[in-house]
Amino acid sequence: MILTPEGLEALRSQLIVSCQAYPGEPMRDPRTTGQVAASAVIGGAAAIRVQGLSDVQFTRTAVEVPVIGLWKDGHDGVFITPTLRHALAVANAGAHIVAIDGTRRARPDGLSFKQTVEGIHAGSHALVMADCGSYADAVAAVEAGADLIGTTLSGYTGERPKTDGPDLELLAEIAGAELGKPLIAEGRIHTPAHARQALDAGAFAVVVGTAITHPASITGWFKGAMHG
Ligand SMILES: CC(=O)N[C@H](C=O)[C@@H](O)[C@H](O)[C@H](O)COP(=O)(O)O
Repeated sequence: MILTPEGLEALRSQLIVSCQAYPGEPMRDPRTTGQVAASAVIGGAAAIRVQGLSDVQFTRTAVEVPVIGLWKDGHDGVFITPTLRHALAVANAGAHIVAIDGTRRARPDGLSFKQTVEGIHAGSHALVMADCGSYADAVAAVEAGADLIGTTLSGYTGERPKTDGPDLELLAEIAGAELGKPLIAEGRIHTPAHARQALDAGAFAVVVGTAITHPASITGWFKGAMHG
């Protein structure tokens, strides 16, 4: 199945679940990721977001919904699918949508964001989701040809405060500008009420990760509430 920009319409107002385990964690196993993803789909997820080439491959066989793939390399600066090489590998692993760093920062391979998007479009059938950290990122990403805009990096690049829940102010600002591409709310959406608020702020769809698929964090939230 090739996902076209028109095909994205199926994701309108829908929930997308991000299934990620971090290096060294017990659930960091592509088979586990696929199982968690399939469970999320049973619960109503309309698409899945996963990290790493093996996780993309396994998840493609585990679910029939669109898969957003990324490749995290490092954890500072530009690390979400940082180069065209990473992006094409994610597309070749089977991702319908490749999520890449969508900030205005310099990329490790020296390509501009626009060149990266063009390279992905030329070298694969994948759509490109720009993981942005600010309004200026979103405007630049749309101008450069991104197919979807995410607020993934809000609070992580220094341009926006790290809000407790989702950055609703940024969502409303981007939505209000009517940039013409689907706006995906992502980052610190921790409750069903947050997801609803993100839609109300103008998001096209909502990605939830930690609050659904990261048991260690969720356990810590409960423990924190019980013991201050
Ligand atoms: C900043 C960064 O590295 N974000 C990553 C991007 O893929 C993931 O670690 C997040 O879990 C994902 O964005 C979903 O967000 P949340 O887990 O807050 O619902």
